Amino acid sequence: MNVAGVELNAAEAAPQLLGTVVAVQANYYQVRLDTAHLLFAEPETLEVTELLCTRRARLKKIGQQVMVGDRVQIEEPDWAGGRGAIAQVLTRTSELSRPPISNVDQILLVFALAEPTLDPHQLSRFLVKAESTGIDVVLCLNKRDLLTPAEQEQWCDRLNQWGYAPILISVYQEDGLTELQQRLSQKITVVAGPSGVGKSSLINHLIPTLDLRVGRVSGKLGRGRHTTRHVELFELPTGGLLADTPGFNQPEVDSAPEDLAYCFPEARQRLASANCQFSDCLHRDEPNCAVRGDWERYEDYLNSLDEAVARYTAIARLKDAESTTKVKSGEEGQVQYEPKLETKRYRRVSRRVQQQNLKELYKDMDSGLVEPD
Ligand SMILES: Nc1nc2c(ncn2[C@@H]2O[C@H](COP(=O)(O)OP(=O)(O)OP(=O)(O)O)[C@@H](O)[C@H]2O)c(=O)[nH]1
Ligand SMILES: [Zn+2]
Repeated sequence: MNVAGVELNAAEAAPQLLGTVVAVQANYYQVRLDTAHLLFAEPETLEVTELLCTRRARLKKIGQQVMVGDRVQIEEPDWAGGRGAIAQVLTRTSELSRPPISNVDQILLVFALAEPTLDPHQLSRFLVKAESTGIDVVLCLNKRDLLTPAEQEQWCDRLNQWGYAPILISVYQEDGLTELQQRLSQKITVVAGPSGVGKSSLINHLIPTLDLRVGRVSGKLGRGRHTTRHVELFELPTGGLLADTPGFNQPEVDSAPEDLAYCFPEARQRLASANCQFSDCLHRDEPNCAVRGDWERYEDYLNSLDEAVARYTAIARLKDAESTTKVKSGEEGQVQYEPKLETKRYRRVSRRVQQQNLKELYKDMDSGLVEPD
């Protein structure tokens, strides 16, 4: 987001104090300072790496939110007290909503080669979800100690066909971690992946001072770090920042149907070298489609497309229903609506899938995840 009407004061003689927001709590922002602040050369600044900051009233007035990952300019540092005030938020290069982090450079998707068994469909779903953010995806496969070299190679070949060059590691054997560390260096990375693949073990290894709990079985209530909404960036000893991801662990397709193909590198490649006959081709059974073809995940694409279409049809209906007052409250406060004909373009989705998606949508709306706009 741009900060309208606020210019960087580049002409001022004093060097600017810049940093990155690593945590937000109530109205306080923990800001990790760029090492450039050492140029201030005041002896008392040398020890200070972070400042606890408030947000300037001016920013509040213009509605400028501050989120984890934001690059900010700080004014009036109180070095002794470790305090400061955020005067400006620099333009964001990216913005994730769940988890809410800006300026993310890449998503590190962690899966295990075994224990739990690597399920290609689950992996595909996570990849599609990660790709749908538009942010670079780095795929890392842990527990290589459990597979023979031949089995490992098979997975690599298969995933190369998908358009990925996975980094194979074993946290146990400290294998492949140097390459991974290099990929994380100087970047903001969000870690995602299903339960039990070794994310905590990996993060503990990368940041030994952190001490996340390993192998903790989530209880019935699912309490633990994955249910908390707290988002924090941790500094890697090799430079760069890392965030674990509550809320990224049950991926649901939420791309628009027409964007979905771009979440598959195989389809992207095909679209880069040829065009479909119809510019709004959904790559199902349209004539002269450049994407449809003999690639392994094409079926996964079609399944995700059905879901995306169902979801978007449901949303369109809700909007229609609202605008034509077809929504009325049921006896126990449930929302009811009269089904309308599906839009022609998306007519292929089965009613069962649609109802399912609608239920989920209502659930999301109930929990405030979707704004009924
Ligand atoms: N064989 C093998 N096991 C590993 C490796 N890394 C982690 N594990 C084990 O895998 C299990 C799960 O590890 P965690 O680090 O808790 O996995 P997680 O992804 O953080 O799981 P959640 O906390 O449920 O999200 C533990 O029993 C680890 O000891 C590895 O490289 N090889
Ligand atoms: Zn097509």
